[in-house]
Amino acid sequence: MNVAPRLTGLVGDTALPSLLELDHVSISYPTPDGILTAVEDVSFSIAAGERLVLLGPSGCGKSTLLRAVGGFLKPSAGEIRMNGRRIGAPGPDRMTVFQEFDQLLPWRTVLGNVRYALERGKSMPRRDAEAIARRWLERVGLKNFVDAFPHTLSGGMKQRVAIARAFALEPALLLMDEPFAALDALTRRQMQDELLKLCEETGNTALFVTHGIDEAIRVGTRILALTPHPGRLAATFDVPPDTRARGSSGFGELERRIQETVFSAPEIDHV
Ligand SMILES: Nc1ncnc2c1ncn2[C@@H]1O[C@H](COP(=O)(O)OP(=O)(O)OP(=O)(O)O)[C@@H](O)[C@H]1O
Repeated sequence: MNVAPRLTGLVGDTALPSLLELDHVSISYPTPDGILTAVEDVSFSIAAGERLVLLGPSGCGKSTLLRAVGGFLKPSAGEIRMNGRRIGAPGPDRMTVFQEFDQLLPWRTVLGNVRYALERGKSMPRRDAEAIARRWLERVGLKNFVDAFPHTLSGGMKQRVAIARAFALEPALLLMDEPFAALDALTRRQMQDELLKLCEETGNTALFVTHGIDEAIRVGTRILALTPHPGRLAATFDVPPDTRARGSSGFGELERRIQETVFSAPEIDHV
């Protein structure tokens, strides 16, 4: 367990240059009762090819951090950098998959949703965008549903479209905000395995938010545990690849250490 934050991503024993760096980031919201500090003094980095998981109890600021990395929120202190440059706004180098099933455009077909993202995000001609969209939809098992509209799909299928859309844009960083939380356990497990396979095949870098320890170990190469209210870094854990290969029955020791950290983290009052 490493308690100190690191500004150089480490994969195994090899120091790699960081793709994303959070440098003493705090994020606050104005509320009718005053300023609410959601995240306080968080520093970490992600190296290319890593899948970093932010793990912590509900309300600890995981989504807030993800939104700030997405460029939708500005830190009240500290800095977020991609490839050494400060993040100021959303960009096609960061694509987010959200938990909500309504993240697709309801008036466009499955194919239209992915194609449109490529046309807009990458200024791609329609024919090229359509070819890439079809390829990704086939890859996530939706070849026979390209002409369907989102409201006719199951929750899992909608998330597959959102995942296909995100991967199709080839962002430098994939942001995943509990994308499987609203799915039944069986579908969630299947989708975790599919996501893992896609990430490993493409070498994509991902920042994944969850409050499930089992999910964190399954999808992540490294886990950052946050304290409750306001979110601060409690500890980081490397997930050895053989842990995943053993399946959830083999998560024992790591799961126990994470559980101890997450549940023994002190409750800190809002500032
Ligand atoms: N727009 C907002 N305005 C005011 N407070 C907010 C806003 N969004 C989030 N918060 C507060 O910031 C804190 C962190 O919220 P956030 O959604 O980031 O937590 P989380 O760890 O992602 O929770 P969950 O796992 O339940 O999604 C919470 O106390 C929440 O009430």
